[in-house]
Amino acid sequence: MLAVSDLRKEFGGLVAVDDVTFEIGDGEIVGLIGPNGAGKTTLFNSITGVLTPEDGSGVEFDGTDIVALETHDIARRGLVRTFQIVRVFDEMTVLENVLTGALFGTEESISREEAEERARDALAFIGLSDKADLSTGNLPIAQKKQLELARALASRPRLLLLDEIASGLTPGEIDDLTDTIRRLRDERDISVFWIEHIMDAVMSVADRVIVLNSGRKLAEGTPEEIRNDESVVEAYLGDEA
Ligand SMILES: Nc1ncnc2c1ncn2[C@@H]1O[C@H](COP(=O)(O)OP(=O)(O)OP(=O)(O)O)[C@@H](O)[C@H]1O
Repeated sequence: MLAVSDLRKEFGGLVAVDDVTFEIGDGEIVGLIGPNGAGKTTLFNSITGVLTPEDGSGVEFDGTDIVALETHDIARRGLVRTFQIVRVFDEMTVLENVLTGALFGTEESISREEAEERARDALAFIGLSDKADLSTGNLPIAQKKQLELARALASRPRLLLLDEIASGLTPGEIDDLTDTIRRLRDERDISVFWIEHIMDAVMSVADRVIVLNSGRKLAEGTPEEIRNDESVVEAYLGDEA
């Protein structure tokens, strides 16, 4: 589904992402972890058209080269992301926020009725139906994060990129979130690529985990393999030192 090859992004002299290669298959949940400054967000931004990677970088989605495409075009093809700092429209209601995903996130042009049906379906799936008419600005952070997921879902993604969606949540809220992520894959056939600092959250649900360190792919494997990988343990200890 997603094939990233030799992806490289430099900022002046700093190599933020250093020739990273990996794939994400249909129906996979893949975690992306690494110490602060490892290049995780830069990698997301380079995949989703927010940043332009260096020449020679390859990003294919469903066999199409998407390196030169704009973010909205990439999203319409089914590759949709959430942000580290939630980006919902506070002055709109919850339903109106999700409608923006339904109306502008898909390649097909759909009627207002169809968009509302998709928006309500997404709210129900995420468990926010009873908040549909509330003003978004008053929602607590956990519900704003759910709202971002609902909006992404309403745009009918095939691959969802989540950027630290568990941060700031209580353990109970994290359990609900991981459950939702699993259901997105199992019931909606959506693949997930998830940056997360809260290790237990991502490890509990990921099929595979990729570890970045100083821009390079340090390790890749099952959660079990990653937990036992000495180079990974060292990278994290180094980060704390
Ligand atoms: N726009 C930018 N201009 C210059 N340097 C940048 C820019 N964005 C990121 N960097 C640098 O690139 C490196 C990778 O940063 P990035 O934010 O991708 O890491 P990260 O793994 O997402 O970190 P964190 O876990 O703290 O969010 C860091 O050294 C950072 O300072």
